[in-house]
Amino acid sequence: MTRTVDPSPSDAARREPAVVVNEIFWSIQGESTFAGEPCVFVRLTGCDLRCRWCDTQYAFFEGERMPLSRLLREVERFGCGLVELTGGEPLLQRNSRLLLQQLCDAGYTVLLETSGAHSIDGVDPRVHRIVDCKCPSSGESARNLSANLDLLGPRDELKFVIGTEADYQWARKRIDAASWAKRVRAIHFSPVFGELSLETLAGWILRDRLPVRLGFQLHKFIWDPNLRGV
Ligand SMILES: C[S@@+](CC[C@H](N)C(=O)[O-])C[C@H]1O[C@@H](n2cnc3c(N)ncnc32)[C@H](O)[C@@H]1O
Ligand SMILES: Nc1nc2[nH]cc(C(=O)O)c2c(=O)[nH]1
Ligand code: SF4
Ligand SMILES: [Mg+2]
Repeated sequence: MTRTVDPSPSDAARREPAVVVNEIFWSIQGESTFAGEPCVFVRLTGCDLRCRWCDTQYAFFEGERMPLSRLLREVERFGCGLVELTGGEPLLQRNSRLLLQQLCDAGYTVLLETSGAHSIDGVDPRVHRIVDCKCPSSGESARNLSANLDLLGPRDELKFVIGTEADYQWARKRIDAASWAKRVRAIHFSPVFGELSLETLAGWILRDRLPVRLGFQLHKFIWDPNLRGV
């Protein structure tokens, strides 16, 4: 006689696709063209880059495994139509693409914030992909995947976080070289918080008549910039 064994609930839960989550919180979107809008943030654990100025180093290791079904329920509790998947580096996790797809299927406007070091290919086309092109002073510019830039489209945003004038000139060359301004929803030049002033970066952008947006981290002007979960 063949015996079948029903998996216990915990076995079933273990087999369910899951991600490792650092935090889920509800805040005002502080970056991108969606800045100012209420937004649910899902921050995944782990990153393979070490940007010198990273403000989210607490997400490198701390986190809890969460099945996607539970994560979707947690997001739903906020009753908000805008969700951002960030990290850490969300694309490092095997199930992040599935999560993005499920969030889109559930009807959310979905943003993905990614370092640009991992292919954005295969991300659900309904997602707004915000790709951060790492400038030299981050210490991680060797990790930029140039193939990603060719995949950007009209719902996507390209971002340069600028710490020095050399970074600015480097980023400027990159946007001069390609006609990205016409291809993407926005190109952001944002200062490294606390290192370069908005006024200085604004002055350079105006001086050179660059067709970019001055970006900044709105949440750090609303709340204490060292707080987590805002
Ligand atoms: C913490 S990262 C997580 C997503 C992904 N790893 C990335 O780098 O895009 C989210 C965004 O915060 C930006 N960021 C982190 N630290 C910053 C700082 N000190 N000043 C300005 N932007 C910062 C990053 O450049 C990135 O665009
Ligand atoms: N309020 C708020 N807006 C954000 N936009 C992108 C963020 C991120 O860390 O990826 C972020 C964040 O950490 N907080
Ligand atoms: S890629 Fe993003 S999370 Fe990783 S170190 Fe850089 S800013 Fe931080
Ligand atoms: Mg942040």
